[in-house]
Amino acid sequence: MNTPVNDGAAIATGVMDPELRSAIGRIARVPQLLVACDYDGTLAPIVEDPSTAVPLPESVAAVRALAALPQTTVAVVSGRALRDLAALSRLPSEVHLVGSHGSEFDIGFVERLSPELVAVRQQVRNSLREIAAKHPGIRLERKPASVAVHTRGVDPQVAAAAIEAVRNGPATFDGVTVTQGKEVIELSVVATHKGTALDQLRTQLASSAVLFIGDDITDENAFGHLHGPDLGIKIGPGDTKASYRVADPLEAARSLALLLETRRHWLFGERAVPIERHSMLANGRTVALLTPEAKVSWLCHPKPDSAAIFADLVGGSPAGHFSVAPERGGIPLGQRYRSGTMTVETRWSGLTVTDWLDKPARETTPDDSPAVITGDSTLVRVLTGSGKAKVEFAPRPEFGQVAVQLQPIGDGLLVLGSNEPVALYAPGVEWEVGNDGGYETAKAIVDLSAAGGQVVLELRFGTHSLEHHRVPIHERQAAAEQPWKDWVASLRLPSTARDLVARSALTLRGLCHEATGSILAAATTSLPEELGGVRNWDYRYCWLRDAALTARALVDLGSVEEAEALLRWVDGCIERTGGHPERLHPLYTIDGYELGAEAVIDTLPGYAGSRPVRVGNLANHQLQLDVFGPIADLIAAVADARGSVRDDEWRVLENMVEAVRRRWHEPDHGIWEARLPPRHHVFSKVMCWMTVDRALHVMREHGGEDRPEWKDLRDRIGANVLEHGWHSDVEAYSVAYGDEDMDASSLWIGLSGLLPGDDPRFLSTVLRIEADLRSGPVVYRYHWDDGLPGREGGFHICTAWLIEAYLRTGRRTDAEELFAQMVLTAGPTGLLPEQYDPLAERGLGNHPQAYSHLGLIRCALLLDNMLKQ
Ligand SMILES: O=P(O)(O)OC[C@H]1O[C@H](O[C@H]2O[C@H](CO)[C@@H](O)[C@H](O)[C@H]2O)[C@H](O)[C@@H](O)[C@@H]1O
Repeated sequence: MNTPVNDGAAIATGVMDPELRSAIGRIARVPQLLVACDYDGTLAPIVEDPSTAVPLPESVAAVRALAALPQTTVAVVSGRALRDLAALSRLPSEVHLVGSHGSEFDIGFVERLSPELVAVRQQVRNSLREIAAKHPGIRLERKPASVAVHTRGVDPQVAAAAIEAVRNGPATFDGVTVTQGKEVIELSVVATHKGTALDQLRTQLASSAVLFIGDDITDENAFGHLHGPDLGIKIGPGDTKASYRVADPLEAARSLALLLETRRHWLFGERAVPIERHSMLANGRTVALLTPEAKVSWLCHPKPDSAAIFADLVGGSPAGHFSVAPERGGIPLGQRYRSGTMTVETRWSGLTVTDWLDKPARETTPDDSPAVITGDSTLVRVLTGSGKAKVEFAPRPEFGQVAVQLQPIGDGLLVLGSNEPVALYAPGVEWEVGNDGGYETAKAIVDLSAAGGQVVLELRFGTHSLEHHRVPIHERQAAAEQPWKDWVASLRLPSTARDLVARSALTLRGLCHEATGSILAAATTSLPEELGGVRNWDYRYCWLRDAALTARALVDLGSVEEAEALLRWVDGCIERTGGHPERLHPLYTIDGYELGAEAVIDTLPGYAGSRPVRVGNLANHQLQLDVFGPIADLIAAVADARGSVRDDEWRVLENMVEAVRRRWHEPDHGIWEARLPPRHHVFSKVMCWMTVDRALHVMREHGGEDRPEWKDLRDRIGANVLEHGWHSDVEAYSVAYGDEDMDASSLWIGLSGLLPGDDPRFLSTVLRIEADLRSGPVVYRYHWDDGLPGREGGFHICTAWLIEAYLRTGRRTDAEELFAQMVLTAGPTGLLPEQYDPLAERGLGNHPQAYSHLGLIRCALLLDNMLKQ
């Protein structure tokens, strides 16, 4: 997408060409970047005596810093002999030096010249010495495979005569290649050029794109080999194949500095908003995240497990966002959910932004009049107040991997370039659309006083309709909020942390996908478990375990409809196994199908530079035998709450027991999905026991036929795990049979009811886990080597398990204290990501995470004695 340059007769200095600026911005964001620079006339200004050409300090600083960045390689490709280049440039070893116009990649080059070539080189040297002796001022520069004849500073007539003698003499020798440079002619016995050198580097380094800067005729070979996302910058005047031009080496240094700054930000993240400070919008169809400054930084379309249209959260502003802020700037006074709803208000003095995700119009129109079709979902943003607001709309469909146009039309903008139609309806707003290399952004200043105190922006998904919505906005807001309010009002909330429990319940409900019954494990992908680390996973799917635990928490609060919908969805998944429930995968797409391959979106730098950003999840192919337990437990809870069992629930329950019967004795990958060989995990075995135990409960309490073989199966599994899961050295139930490492999930030996609260083995396990894995307000999952680099934060759900274990073992004060600490880690609007780093005191991992919220709900209910322990 480079644009051709004019012949640079007049090159303005100082202000950088905006086209070049955005081209640098684009290339700064490629996964593997090769920065290649010429030396003389580029890093080092041209001087009369070649032996005194030293690089500009600004260039050295930029080149050194770029070379130190990850995923970035810097090379200097020069016509000089490699030895001279190293001596003059004094660049560190991280910078690759290539000499002799691309012939000399290393010092051993001279020894590799054949005797024939050495002979030709000698002939050339002899002949040139004679010519130089006859032409005063001519300087010869000897190189391993060539000789450069310099004419700079020489009387023009003498120079011309010397060049003629060279061209008619040694330049005609067999095997000699002639290269013309700036007041230099070079005779070489090796025919290569900078273009082929660049190709070689590109291949060796698997570069995604190359930036090349040069000034000389010889650099045109390099420019000629650039293609695709590459970028060529020519220094100074003259014909060129490069797409951009700067005036001199100092401007080249400025370009390198800009590249450095942009890439550094891209790689390490620009001022990342703490994860837990994000609020979630939801409408039962999709979810979105909002920063505390009312920037929509995450939204996937058309489903929450589809590609993102706004991925600022893991890619910075180039990955797409929708921002509203006062024109004068400033930090918001605050952000809050409207009570009992999923509507978020962000307030500044003179400006309030009210955000919610609306359902299609036909569902929200109160009467039977035909409604305007507004597609799948609408993100509604209502700006109220008296001041001026600046709005920036930068949709980037497909995680920013496709170009996007914004077409102003009628009362809004059409988003062109995405698979699905998207339109921004914004009557009265005058947009200025700018283009950054194929990616358009619309900006507007909205004067709220002039607009009567309110402006409504509607981002409509699944439609290009820009028709006016007939239902007044306040009615639509009320219609969107009422179902949430009614639902919360129907819950049995504890007095302990009542508001936070209500928010947690709403969050879990927001993670439910109404059309299918599936439940997301979290709203995001790749929020890191370690800042800057690689433990970044995609949680936008439905895990059988997480979803069942989520639905169970809602049943405990008095809402069974989510569990009923989920169990129907599970029934569908089982049906698709063709009679093999033991082959159920740990997770599925929202629609209940297998995930595609796990992949990395390497154009996204990740949250705070935490790469890779992944989509899909390899855990999909693991064997996790614990998943049947939470489902059976959920059926038992639903049956108890409702007093009956539906046919599909019996079917699911029978299948869960059958799956356990067929496979409980096998090793598996376990709850934490470590990418390691299978083990006999204590948690998995306990969950297999729990599956059959809960099935027996349902049978006993809700009129099922007697199944003595189930009782036998349960007792066999129980005896097995009680015997083999115990590790006598550590005096606790450990992570896996025969393994002495501790794991918080082993608390379930007691939490499941397999061991009573006063059993010494459970008491001892709790003490051991507390000693090994608790750190202040959090409990880590484990400290065993899971084969991945880096570390992670404490897991909120593990903290919740320890709180429950404290309660079961009679340590109520400890439970209350740890719960109080856990509550304090929530973000300002009450949301919790997966983890918490007790040292940095900040949240980590995907957000909001169902596990964390369901753990908080369960603990609050237990502390209020509203649940059986
Ligand atoms: O590819 P480069 O790194 O640009 O090297 C090309 C030639 O550069 C040197 O000569 C040029 O720079 C000298 C110092 O400023 C100047 O005096 C001369 O007129 C220029 O042609 C170097 O001496 C040559 O060996 C390189 O081939």
